Amino acid sequence: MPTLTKLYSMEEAALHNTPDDCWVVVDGKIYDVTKYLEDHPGGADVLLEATGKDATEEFDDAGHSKSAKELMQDYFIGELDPTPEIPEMEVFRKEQDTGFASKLMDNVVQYWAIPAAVIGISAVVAILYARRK
Ligand code: HEM
Repeated sequence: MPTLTKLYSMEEAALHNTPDDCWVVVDGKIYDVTKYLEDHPGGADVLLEATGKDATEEFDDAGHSKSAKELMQDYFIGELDPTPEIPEMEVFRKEQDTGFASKLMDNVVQYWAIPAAVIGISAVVAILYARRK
């Protein structure tokens, strides 16, 4: 039967960084070592300091035995989410020019451009017509 592995982001794993709630990340896997803190031969402090980051290097440097690696499986709770975080989209709003001059220009263009053009064209036609007579 397929097993479902829970995925967590590093940000989420990093929130568990206290003696009452301690997660460590080793080799892309997440371990809840809260109940193991006091029993850890390397000390609770070492585990607490290893929270919020990829502790693989420190773990390997400590030269953990085969039995230590087997024991780890008891504390496995999930894996690091490999999908990169999608940056939140920012909504850009074009700054509106609220200056008086530009407002005036907008109004002129909106309300006067067409009547002015009609009057201008009519005037030209009227002059041409009057000349022909
Ligand atoms: C679920 C996770 C872990 C388990 C089950 C575990 C288990 C153990 C065990 C059984 C030992 C005794 C030596 C051995 O048998 O290898 C040990 C020692 C040690 N561990 Fe861990 N460990 C874990 C995570 C870590 C992490 C994340 C670090 C470092 C960031 C670490 C650092 C150490 C150190 C420094 C020692 C002492 C080595 C020494 O004094 O020789 N351990 N650990």
